[in-house]
Amino acid sequence: MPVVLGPNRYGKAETRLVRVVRDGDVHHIKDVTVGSALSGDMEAVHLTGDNAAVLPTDTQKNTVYAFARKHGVAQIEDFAILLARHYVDSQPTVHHARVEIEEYFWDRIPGASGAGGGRHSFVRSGRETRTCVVHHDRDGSTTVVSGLKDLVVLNSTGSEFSGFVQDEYTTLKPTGDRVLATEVSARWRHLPGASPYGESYDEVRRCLLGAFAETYSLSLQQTLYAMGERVLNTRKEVCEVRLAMPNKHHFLVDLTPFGLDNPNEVFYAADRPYGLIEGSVLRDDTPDARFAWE
Ligand SMILES: O=c1[nH]c(=O)c2[nH]c(=O)[nH]c2[nH]1
Repeated sequence: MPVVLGPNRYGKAETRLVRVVRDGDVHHIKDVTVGSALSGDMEAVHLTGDNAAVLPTDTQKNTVYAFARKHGVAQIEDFAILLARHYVDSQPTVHHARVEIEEYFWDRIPGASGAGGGRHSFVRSGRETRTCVVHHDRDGSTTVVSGLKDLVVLNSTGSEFSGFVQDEYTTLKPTGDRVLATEVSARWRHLPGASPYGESYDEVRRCLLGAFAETYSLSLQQTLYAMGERVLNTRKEVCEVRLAMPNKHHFLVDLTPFGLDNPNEVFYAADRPYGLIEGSVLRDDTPDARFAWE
């Protein structure tokens, strides 16, 4: 039976990079993880072991560090675009590059006392992780998807869930006042052309949080749509938002065995299983995504 090579790519996953910018004695840090994946004329390496077309993954790792020194790391999307274009433009055998970056936030440890207070001492932030995936193709097109993950949010009221299907297996009681909590994973696709990625990130995050807090929720699905809709109505550079939101269930504990009432105050925060609500919200004239989400 004939066998052929299917889609393939190769690269260096999870290159850890910390870049320190020294602004006098005030330092700034950028803490990122970079992954690159290249594809193109890679038949020979798979079929015969001829490595002539292969830019080693070790070189890809080195390129990340060299580019961090030469160009700095400002917005992760811009750094990913720089890398992706470099691989395609410098290597005739590379037709397509995918670069993904995660960024972890650090807060300054405040206070002027001590050696590093306020200037070069940091504490890892409890904030979400910022993400991006950039594709660059030999046909010249670049796609940028920005995102965040691990953004944990909770509304202690303003959420109900009722009117759902009741079949012979349904035991869930309708509720008119519940805790709604989730860990938001959001990714948003930029329209072609450069965006102000830093401002865009801050504003999309603000939209997501604002819509979560301000939507009176009849379901997590409704909240998800409201969050995506708020982003698209606010940010012109974004054409599609994809959200994945686990329902972090908070179950009211029955305290009657102890002679106590429980007026929506004491909850068991279950970690599994959890409902997983996923969806995308997009402009009706959104251009074709091509490989953007791959
Ligand atoms: O917001 C919700 N959506 C659901 O689809 C669902 N299903 C469920 O058991 N609880 C909830 N909550």
